[in-house]
Amino acid sequence: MAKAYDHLFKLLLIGDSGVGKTCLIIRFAEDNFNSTYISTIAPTPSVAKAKFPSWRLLASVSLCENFCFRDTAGQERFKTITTAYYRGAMGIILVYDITDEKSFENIQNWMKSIKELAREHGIRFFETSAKSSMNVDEGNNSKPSSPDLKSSDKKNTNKCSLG
Ligand SMILES: Nc1nc2c(ncn2[C@@H]2O[C@H](COP(=O)(O)OP(=O)(O)OP(=O)(O)O)[C@@H](O)[C@H]2O)c(=O)[nH]1
Repeated sequence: MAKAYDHLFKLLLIGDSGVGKTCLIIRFAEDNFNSTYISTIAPTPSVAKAKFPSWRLLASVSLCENFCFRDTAGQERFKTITTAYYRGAMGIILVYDITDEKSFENIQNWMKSIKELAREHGIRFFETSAKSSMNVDEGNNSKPSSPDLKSSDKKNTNKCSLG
């Protein structure tokens, strides 16, 4: 059977529980937002496919016809299963979601640490909001760096990654 696409980009969302992974996917794929929190209880096996030729977060996007998302559960007890999904993820970026909420303590220090982490690992960093759509469709054509998933995984940083 003929493939329905020429290029397939596999994107994996990883991050602590409640940081906004599911909402970011839903905003991106369906342009929708729901404030009800239903924790993902296992790495979601279903794959959301969609055509987003205008999405420019990854390199070669003009050639890209399909993005394939896999949501994961952020709860610690699912960590072993989730890490099995790292294989096959293509590149990584660092995302700080829920930026419309300004009430976090020490937000400036957080930002500094996150930016340092991104610099340290040579990965791109975006501040997003699934609620307001901020930066969800933004980005540029620069090529993302290869992921260093093992070392980034050792750090317990409170953010959502799109890898
Ligand atoms: N204000 C605001 N709330 C958000 C945003 N993104 C997500 N939330 C809220 O944060 C909560 C958690 O979002 P989820 O997307 O379910 O978090 P998750 O990372 O998938 O969590 P797990 O499934 O437990 O791993 C929900 O109540 C969302 O409505 C955002 O950009 N702004």
